[in-house]
Amino acid sequence: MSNSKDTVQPLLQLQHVTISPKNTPSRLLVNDVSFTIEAGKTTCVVGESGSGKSLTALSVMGLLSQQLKLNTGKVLFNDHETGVQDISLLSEKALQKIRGAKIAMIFQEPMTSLNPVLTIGYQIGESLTTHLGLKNHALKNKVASLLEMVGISPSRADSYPDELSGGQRQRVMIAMSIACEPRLLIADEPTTALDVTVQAQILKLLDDLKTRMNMGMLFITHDFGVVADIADNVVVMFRGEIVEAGTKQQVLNNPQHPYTKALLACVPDAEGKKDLKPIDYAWLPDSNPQATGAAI
Ligand SMILES: Nc1ncnc2c1ncn2[C@@H]1O[C@H](COP(=O)(O)OP(=O)(O)OP(=O)(O)O)[C@@H](O)[C@H]1O
Repeated sequence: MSNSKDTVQPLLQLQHVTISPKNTPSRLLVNDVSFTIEAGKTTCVVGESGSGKSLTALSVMGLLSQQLKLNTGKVLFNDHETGVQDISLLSEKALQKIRGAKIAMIFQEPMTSLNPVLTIGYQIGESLTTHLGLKNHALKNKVASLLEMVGISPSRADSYPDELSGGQRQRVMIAMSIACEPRLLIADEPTTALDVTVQAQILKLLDDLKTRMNMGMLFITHDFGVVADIADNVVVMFRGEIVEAGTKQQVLNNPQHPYTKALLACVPDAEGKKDLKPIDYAWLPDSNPQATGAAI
């Protein structure tokens, strides 16, 4: 642990993170992954299905499933109060204090994360009570201001999730995630289930909040169109490894790796059409597309 100021140290540093099943440690689902996230900046982790994006994000939250293990590596989080610490070494109890309060996560499908029998106001308020001890009027006012911040009328606080549209539900999830003003927001394909117009609105909302709250954002996507919209930095993953990383400009305008070039060929054009030619895996030593289990 050190007391370095966060102006010097990045908000988050993943250093040589390796994840594998506990019963087969030699099967590296995430292999030697290192990257950093700065406060107020978005790092997009991009790659096809199964490339290890979600496992990487879950390892930051300390939420890997029981069967998996972070074998090696460090997850260095720069917290105002404690300085830089390796949060992969913390106990579950210590992690619970960080989750929601300092690092928050939003998922792809809000309906599976929201409780259908509790009002959205109650659900947004839960972490405010748990982490900040807010109650009564103070709680109600904070919930109302969070709803306003994400573009939902505070009069909807007593609505249940199934009374809202998909886009509104995702806005509720965002309100829940930013409630305690986390320093880092992890978003795992938060707009994939939404139509294009709503997707654009949600991306803009996240981007605005990131700037306003000076949050770092780890944004997982398989879509380079989304990367073009919101990334500052880009990490490209394939089969659990980083094949390319750089600023958005570097990666989008001058991709170096054949896999990045192939993914970029799948970006929709102005009319939303995609070039659906299959990815060319000729650069792989075994060059067998079946072996990747890949699907865009
Ligand atoms: N509990 C688990 N046990 C064994 N293997 C797992 C487990 N969870 C994930 N995996 C495997 O780890 C690899 C990476 O999974 P991960 O969910 O990180 O991929 P992803 O890039 O996020 O894909 P998607 O975009 O489809 O969510 C996949 O091959 C997946 O099958």
